[in-house]
Amino acid sequence: MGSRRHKNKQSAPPSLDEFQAKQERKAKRVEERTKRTRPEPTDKSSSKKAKTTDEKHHKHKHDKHTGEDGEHKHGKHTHEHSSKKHKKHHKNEGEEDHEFPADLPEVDLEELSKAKKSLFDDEEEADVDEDLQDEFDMEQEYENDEDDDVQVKSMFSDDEEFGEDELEDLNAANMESLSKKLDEEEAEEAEEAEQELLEANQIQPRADVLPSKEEEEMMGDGPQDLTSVRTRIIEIVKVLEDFKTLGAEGRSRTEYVDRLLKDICEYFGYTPFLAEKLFNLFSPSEALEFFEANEIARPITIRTNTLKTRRRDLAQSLVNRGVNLQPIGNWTKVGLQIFDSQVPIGATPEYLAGQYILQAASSFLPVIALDPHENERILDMAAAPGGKTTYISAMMKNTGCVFANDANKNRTKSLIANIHRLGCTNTIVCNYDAREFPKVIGGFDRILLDAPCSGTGVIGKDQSVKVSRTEKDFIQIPHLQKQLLLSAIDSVDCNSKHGGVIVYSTCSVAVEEDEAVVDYALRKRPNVKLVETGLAIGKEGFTSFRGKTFHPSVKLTRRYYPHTYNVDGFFVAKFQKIGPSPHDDNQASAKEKEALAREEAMEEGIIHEDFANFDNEEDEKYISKSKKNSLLKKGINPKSSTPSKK
Ligand SMILES: C[S@@+](CC[C@H](N)C(=O)[O-])C[C@H]1O[C@@H](n2cnc3c(N)ncnc32)[C@H](O)[C@@H]1O
Repeated sequence: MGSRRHKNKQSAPPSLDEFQAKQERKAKRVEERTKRTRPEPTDKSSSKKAKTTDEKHHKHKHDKHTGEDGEHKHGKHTHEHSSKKHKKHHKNEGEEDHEFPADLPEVDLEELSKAKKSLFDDEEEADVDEDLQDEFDMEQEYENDEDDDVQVKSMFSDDEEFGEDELEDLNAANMESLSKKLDEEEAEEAEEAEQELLEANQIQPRADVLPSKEEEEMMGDGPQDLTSVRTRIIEIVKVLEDFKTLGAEGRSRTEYVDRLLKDICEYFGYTPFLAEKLFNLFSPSEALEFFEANEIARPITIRTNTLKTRRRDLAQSLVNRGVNLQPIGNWTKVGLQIFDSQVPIGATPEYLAGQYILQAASSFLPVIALDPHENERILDMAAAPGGKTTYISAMMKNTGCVFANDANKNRTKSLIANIHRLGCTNTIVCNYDAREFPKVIGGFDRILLDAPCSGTGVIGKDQSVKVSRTEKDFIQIPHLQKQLLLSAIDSVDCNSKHGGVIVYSTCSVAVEEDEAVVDYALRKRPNVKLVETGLAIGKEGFTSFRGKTFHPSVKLTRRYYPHTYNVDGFFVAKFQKIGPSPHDDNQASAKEKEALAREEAMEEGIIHEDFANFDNEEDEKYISKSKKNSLLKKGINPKSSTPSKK
């Protein structure tokens, strides 16, 4: 999808640890720069001077952006353009630091993953887990001249119990070339930082970055020059970060925000609705980092299946096949990040033997929070295609029982396939609308609800989210999520010896699907409380958001963003059931629950009469297609309605 995925040799993306260390170093530099270069409130003469220097800077940027042939790249599809832009002006890492005024937010996430060549050709991709296959089209230039065996031994200790320092050492020892590369990058960065400081001392920000009325009118006529759009985005962000000092006289903050949102839509390809929704989650500069991070797929990661092998042994086998890898970070003992591979990662003998699963790093998090124990009875309410189910099963060492449920029968096929391949023998697959629980069965020790969601956390892997999500989705999806979460709570045994735990997760960053759902459950079920997730990484959940206040304990939930942890956007909440409730015996069916929830939501004004009304005409198309298919399957010719001859 998009030119980001074009094959393009680039250097290796950093691991989470390297990424975070780098982010910290940069944050420090920015802080120092801000201290040194914060401009005095602009008087007329200074703003004029600022304009002149900034124009110079613009020219510098312009020249770079136009590329060697000096041509602008015009066009409608912004994603493609942004990708082109990435390739053009990032010949080496950190180059963009010179591109923007020095005290701008540092948007350098592309240096993380860079554009990569597919590890899989199209056919091979078909074999990869259904919901993960998009992720694995990368290539990194990563040299390893060390002996493979030595390298793996140095990476993995016998018992895999890494201390923080040890892991750092191990990572450093991983590949000599990587550390050499990082040293070089660091030196380069230091040089850039110097350069930035020099520039920061020369370049004063320009206050009047908004287009005039005439310019606005002209802009409406056709596609814009994306280089200028990008420049303006950065300048507006800069103004918004220090509006008092940098806002032009007579211009309101709203005018800047409105223009910025339009530019974000133009440049990154979001609908205005979604751009605003996502923008509101962050400060302007962080929002820009988030949008930038969504232009890049996250690194390829795999999870060792400890039912079949140890991470060290798996790593050794893969290295022997020409795979460059290293541990993901010190928060997981089973994850490996793949930098480069001479073989398709989704079709190695180790893969086929079930020694690992291709799984996004963020997907490990809810299972770690769930903390399954041996011999427990656990329900994975929305399980397909089974990345988390199989992890739960492995953590339980194939003891106890995991109920892997999914409402979509078709998706249970990939769930079953993964369960078989990974050798999970303690698992039962079922196909219910999860709102049927606990009517189907209750009294679980732990429940994972990895809820269906809008996918705003995984835009890097599914760019269609940028344009497909509407306001209605952020009403309908939470409506279902709330019912599912109440069913999960009602299906857990509060007297479970070690458990009584419910973990709720989504791959969405929208507050409506995350904190608001959790807060709703806390209000409806006073017999649960939020507890620490036990996760080593993650940002606190919001306790208030745009006028809405949530229970203070909601800050125990954890948020993940692509720009902060280089993982998919994700949300994790962990509940402890502290007492029984009448709901535990809830024998209501999914339909009855839906009717009740609908009534309640209508009373509260959340939904209206037209909520989830189906378009009969459109439905008709699908119904008749499905009837035809069913007749064909039975050997009946749908046209003649008579059995066809075999
Ligand atoms: C985010 S995916 C789950 C991913 C899975 N946990 C994994 O790690 O591989 C959400 C799943 O919820 C399922 N789903 C949607 N509505 C459901 C419902 N009412 N009851 C149960 N499952 C549902 C979808 O079919 C989809 O497979």
